[in-house]
Amino acid sequence: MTTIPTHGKVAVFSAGSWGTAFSMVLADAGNEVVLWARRPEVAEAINEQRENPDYLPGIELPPTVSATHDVEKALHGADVVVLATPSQSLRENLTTWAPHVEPGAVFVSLMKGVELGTLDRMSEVIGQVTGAGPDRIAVVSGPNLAKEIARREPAASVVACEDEDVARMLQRRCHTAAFRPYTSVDVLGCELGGAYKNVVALSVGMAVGLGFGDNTTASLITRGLAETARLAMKLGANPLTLMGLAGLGDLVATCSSPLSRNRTFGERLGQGMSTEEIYASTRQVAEGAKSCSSLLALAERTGVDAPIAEHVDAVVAGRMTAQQMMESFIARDTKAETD
Ligand SMILES: NC(=O)c1ccc[n+]([C@@H]2O[C@H](COP(=O)([O-])OP(=O)(O)OC[C@H]3O[C@@H](n4cnc5c(N)ncnc54)[C@H](O)[C@@H]3O)[C@@H](O)[C@H]2O)c1
Ligand SMILES: O=P(O)(O)OC[C@H](O)CO
Repeated sequence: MTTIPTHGKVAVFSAGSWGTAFSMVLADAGNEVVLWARRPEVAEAINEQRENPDYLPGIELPPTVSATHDVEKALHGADVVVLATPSQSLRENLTTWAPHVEPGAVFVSLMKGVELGTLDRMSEVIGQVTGAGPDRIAVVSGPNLAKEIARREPAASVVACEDEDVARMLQRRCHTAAFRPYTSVDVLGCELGGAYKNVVALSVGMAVGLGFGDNTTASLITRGLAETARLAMKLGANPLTLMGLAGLGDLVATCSSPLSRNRTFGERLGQGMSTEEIYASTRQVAEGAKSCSSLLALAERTGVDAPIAEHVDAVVAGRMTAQQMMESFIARDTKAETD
């Protein structure tokens, strides 16, 4: 069995919004945190100004968070390696980082996407690249908008690992006065809940961008949860995971919050901007814009109906407008709610 002490050094890759905010959680919980930044100037700014001016300006970082651009330095002595890059770049990045990871270290994925092409979840990518078994791969997922977590607003989350003892140890490593993690052994359910809510948030954002109100958004959220559960359960997830923090909880937070990059991306599509125009206007990742395609392919491969992923993918790819998407949803063949 993998053993992790209650405190220690954690390496976090990388210094975007969530990597930085989760570093604060880890530091508040008593860990020494080294945050790896892709750009040396971001590492320098974090060490000198005690804040991440690019992603979390105005938020003071705890003294036990330091930053580096040096991969070996970040990983040296770290028994927990937290991964928070955009999902589509994880495989390439981790391939170069993996040789420097301490033997037996546990990987924690904070990412909410599914890889294009392979249709692999992030835990699967980690296992393939590093050779780590399921007892060394965990995910943290829940209603955790980075800015609110960084402001230490109270929130809960799920720490999932197939090895429950490891989930419990990681739970202790990130439990703070403001952040309450629950354990789970349903890694697949948490990951699919986290990735799918981004696609649903895109559809909700489109509705908002078109000027529609709460009936429309509530309908999309509810049918989005049904669609997520249909796929996740067919692939073996526990239905209760989808009703929990990593399912319904995250869906509600992301679809309701103007802080959500996915909802905002959808809103801009609803206002008539193209995907290319939106990409050109922001540096931050909206995972659903890529994962709509991989989740749709996963649903097709699994034989599950996924109308929201299908329509969102069509709008993101420019094959349909947001208005046409809404009309098409309503015009679809009628059926029983529980089908
Ligand atoms: N921001 C949130 O509130 C939040 C909360 C929970 C989960 N997540 C998930 O965490 C993951 C990271 O999101 P984020 O919000 O930190 O994104 P972000 O856009 O704020 O930051 C992304 C980070 O990855 C780096 N990066 C970008 N392209 C890269 C590449 N090709 N190779 C290596 N590094 C690269 C950037 O420099 C940056 O440090 C996503 O999967 C997201 O869904 C985000
Ligand atoms: O800003 P988003 O849309 O990537 O959502 C952030 C988190 O996943 C919310 O839990």
